[in-house]
Amino acid sequence: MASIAVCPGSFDPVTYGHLDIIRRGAKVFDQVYVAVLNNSSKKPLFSVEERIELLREVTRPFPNVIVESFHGLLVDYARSKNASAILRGLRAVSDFEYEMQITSMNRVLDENIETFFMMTNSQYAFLSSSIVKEVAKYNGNISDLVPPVVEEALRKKFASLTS
Ligand SMILES: O=C(O)c1ccc2[nH]nc(Br)c2c1
Repeated sequence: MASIAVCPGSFDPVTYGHLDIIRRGAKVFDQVYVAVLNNSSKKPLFSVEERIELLREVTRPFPNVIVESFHGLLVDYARSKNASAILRGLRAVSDFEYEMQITSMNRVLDENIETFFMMTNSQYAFLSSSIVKEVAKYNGNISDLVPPVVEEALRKKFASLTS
């Protein structure tokens, strides 16, 4: 039976940290659905469509990765994909409390879906979409933090917001 995982997030935008988790997850699971959250309360910098387009571009080398958006409960989306696993990255101890809360809630909602955590590569332990946006906003060097296509999209986005 195929092992299917869902890797959820806002990916606003995708970073090398996210891509590291997705790449490694795609080696473990037969199929990985990268699920872009569409019910985030925060106002995103990129639209869902823009985030999906960037994710599809950077995950092109991984044939068993599918990028989609979802709204509502993650476990409902995972069940609809016949996924038995949720895949998350853990960057540092500071991630643990939030992830434990979400995982406990998801287990209550559907005990048949397990959450698997991967320690992020240490070079990305500090990395988040928020910090990348903050650095890009002030024209800082983000070439080691995001793929070139994402760097270009950030430059264009901030140029359009300031023009
Ligand atoms: O970019 C973020 O906000 C963010 C959050 C939580 C995260 N866990 N693992 C990774 Br990679 C990661 C990235």
